[in-house]
Amino acid sequence: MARKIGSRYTAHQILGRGSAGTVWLGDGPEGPVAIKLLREDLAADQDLVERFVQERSALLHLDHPRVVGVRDLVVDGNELALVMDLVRGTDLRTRLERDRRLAPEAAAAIAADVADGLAAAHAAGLVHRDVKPENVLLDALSLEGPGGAPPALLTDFGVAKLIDSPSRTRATSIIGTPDYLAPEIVEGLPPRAAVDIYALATVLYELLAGFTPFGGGHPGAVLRRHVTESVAPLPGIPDELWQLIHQCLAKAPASRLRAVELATRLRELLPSLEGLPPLDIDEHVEDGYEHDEADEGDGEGAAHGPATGAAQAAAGGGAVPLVHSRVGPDANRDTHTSMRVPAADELAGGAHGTARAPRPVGEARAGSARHHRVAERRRRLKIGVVAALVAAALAVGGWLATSEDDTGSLPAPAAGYSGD
Ligand SMILES: Nc1ncnc2c1ncn2[C@@H]1O[C@H](COP(=O)(O)OP(=O)(O)OP(=O)(O)O)[C@@H](O)[C@H]1O
Repeated sequence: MARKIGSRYTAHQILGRGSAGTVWLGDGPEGPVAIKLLREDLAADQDLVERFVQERSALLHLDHPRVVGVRDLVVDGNELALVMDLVRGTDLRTRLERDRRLAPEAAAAIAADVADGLAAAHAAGLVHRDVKPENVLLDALSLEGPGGAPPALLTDFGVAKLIDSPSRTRATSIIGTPDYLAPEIVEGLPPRAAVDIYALATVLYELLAGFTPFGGGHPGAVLRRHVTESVAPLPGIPDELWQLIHQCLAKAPASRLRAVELATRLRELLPSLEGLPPLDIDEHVEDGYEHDEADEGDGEGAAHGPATGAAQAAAGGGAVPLVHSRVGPDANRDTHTSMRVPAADELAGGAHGTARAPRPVGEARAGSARHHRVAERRRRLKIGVVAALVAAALAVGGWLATSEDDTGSLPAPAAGYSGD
C-alpha cells in the first residue's frame, strides 16, 4: 500500500528491512527512488534528528558512482527518511549466501569498487563505520565487470554515525558490526578512515573464504580476536592479493593502505587473477571430521556454549549485530551494538580469557560458523547412530519375543556407523 513520505515522495513497496528501518521502493519528482524509513524509536530521538540534519549536506554532497547517492533527507512529524538512488540488484550478502565464495577476480573487483567509494567519502571527511556485505549493493542492470562481477556501490553512509548519538550510546560503547570492527574501535579510540579499510579487507577475506577472519562465537570473543589474533594466509590465495589483505588487516591503523591506494592496487592485480576459480579451502571441513578434535579441545566454544548470537548469524552467513534482534521483521531492535569497550586485561585474555595462538589455516575455530556446521553434522550423525541402535535393539527384542525357533543365535547386526 502506498504511503506519502513528506510532500514529495511516495513509498510503494518494501524492498527490505534492516536494523535501522525499512527500505521502500518509491518515487519522487525525479523518478524511482529507494526510501529508507527509520525505525520509530530512532525517529523519535531528538538528538538523532539533529545529527541527521547536521549530516544532511555532507551526505547529500557525496556524489560518486560507487556510492549509493542520498538525494534527500525527510523529517516529517514522527517520520525520518533517507531518500536514496534506487539500485536494481541485490546486496553482497545475498550474493555471498548464494555462491558461498567468489572467485578472486570478482572478489577483488567488488572490493576495488567499494574502495573507490570509500576514497571519495574519505576525501570528503566522511567515515562509513559499517562496511559489510549488507551495505554493498550490486547493480544488476549495468554491464558486468572483471570476473563477471556486477558494479558494486556502498550504501548506508552516515547511518552508523547517526545511530551513535550520545543519548543512544555511552562514550564507552562500540558502534559497528563485530566481525568487521577494527581493533582501535574495540580499544575505544575514535573511528578514523582506516577503520573502513580494515572492514573492507575483512569483507574481501570473507568473499574469498566464505567466513570472516575473526568471527564466530560470543561477540566479546570476536572483539578480542580483532585485537589479539593474527590471521594466516588463505590456502591457494595469490600472494600479492594476500599481501594487500594482510596489510589492510594490520592492527595499527597507520599501517593500512589508504582507500585510493587499495583501489589502485586491487585493480592492478585483476589481470593476474583472471580465470582463477574460487579458493578451495574448507572442503575437508565440509566433510566434517578432520579438525574435530582440535575444535572441541578449544575451550572457547565450550565456555560460551554453542551458536550464540554471532555464531548463529555467521552460520547462516549473515552479519552479526551485537544486539540481537527481537522477534519479527522490522522489530524494535537496536542498530549495531551498545557493547562496552573491554578492559585491557579482558582484551589480553585475562583470567578467564580465551586468547589463543593463531590457528593453522583450515582449522575451524570453536564457536565459528564452520565449527557449528561440523558440530551440527556430528550431532545429526549421533542422533542417527542412536536411532539405528534403538531400532536394532527393538528388532532384537521383537525377534526374541516372537522367535519360535529358540536356537540362541541372534540376527546379524545391521551394518552401520560405529565411530565417534
Ligand atoms: N538504495 C537501495 N536500492 C535498492 N535496494 C536497497 C537500497 N538500499 C537498501 N536496499 C535493500 O533494502 C534492504 C535493507 O537495507 P538496509 O540498509 O535497511 O539494511 P541492511 O544494511 O541489510 O542491514 P543493517 O541496517 O542492519 O545493517 C537490503 O536488502 C537492501 O538490499
